[in-house]
Amino acid sequence: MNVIVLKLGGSIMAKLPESFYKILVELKRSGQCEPIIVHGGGPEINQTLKRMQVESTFIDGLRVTTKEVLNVAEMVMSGSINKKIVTDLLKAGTAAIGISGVDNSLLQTEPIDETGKMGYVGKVINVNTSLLTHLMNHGSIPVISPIGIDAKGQHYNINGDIAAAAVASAIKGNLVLISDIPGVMEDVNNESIIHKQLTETKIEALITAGVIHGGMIPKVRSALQGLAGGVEESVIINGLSPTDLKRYIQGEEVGTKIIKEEFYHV
Ligand SMILES: Nc1ncnc2c1ncn2[C@@H]1O[C@H](COP(=O)(O)OP(=O)(O)O)[C@@H](O)[C@H]1O
Ligand SMILES: CC(=O)N[C@@H](CCC(=O)OP(=O)(O)O)C(=O)O
Repeated sequence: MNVIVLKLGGSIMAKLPESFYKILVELKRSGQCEPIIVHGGGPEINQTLKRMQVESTFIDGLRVTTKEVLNVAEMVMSGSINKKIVTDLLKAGTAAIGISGVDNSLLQTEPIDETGKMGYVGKVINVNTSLLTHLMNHGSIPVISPIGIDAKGQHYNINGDIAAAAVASAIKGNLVLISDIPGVMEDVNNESIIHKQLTETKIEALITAGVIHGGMIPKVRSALQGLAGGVEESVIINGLSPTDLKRYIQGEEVGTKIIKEEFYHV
């Protein structure tokens, strides 16, 4: 199975054209890929928190998660966003099943930070891939909300990119991070210079220089984590241009590929 784990960024969800899901379903139907979707939801969580007048802060692109913030993140992502994506996939003509990392302990989680400064932010320590394989064998696209669970039953907020990298590593699929930008840019205000390939050394230099910041930090670090975990290829592509996904699956060069140092060529 040529599994691809697609992370749909919160930034893109409301703007994704209908054709995106149609193209995805066509790629699945023709056997070109077996998709698993992991989604985010940052902007929608922000809106709900704002309505509730709850403050939230970020450290290196990760949301500091109190109990109250966790409840909102779970409600927004495992509730409305997850079911909206399932509905869009059903409308595009495929079976799809929405779950969160809590269901059947899909994403077994621990706190990401021992000091407690991040609150209920989780990192994935194990993925129950048998559930995913079962769903795919029955023709369904699994749609995963990045809320995890620990051995005591505590839930955690996991950044969607981190959850997607963990799933891709566990299932040995390719990792495709779909966002609202054409790739990693040298200047966020200028789409004309895209880094076509990035390695760990280059990524850390771009983070230090402030070129990669905010939500792009967990994205590129997750891509690296995926490679370290056995993912063959990690790529960041643009959801606003739905044919980019098809072009990528068909082997064209799109977006930013995150690769191991030994594969870097100028
Ligand atoms: N060097 C960079 N190239 C492209 N985007 C960047 C860069 N540095 C920071 N960003 C920001 O990262 C954002 C993508 O991260 P995020 O908002 O978390 O996306 P998503 O919701 O898709 O996960 C972009 O919209 C952009 O504002
Ligand atoms: C811990 C943490 O930061 N969780 C993220 C989960 C959503 C997410 O990852 O959304 P994007 O796809 O929009 O980035 C959050 O609370 O915003």
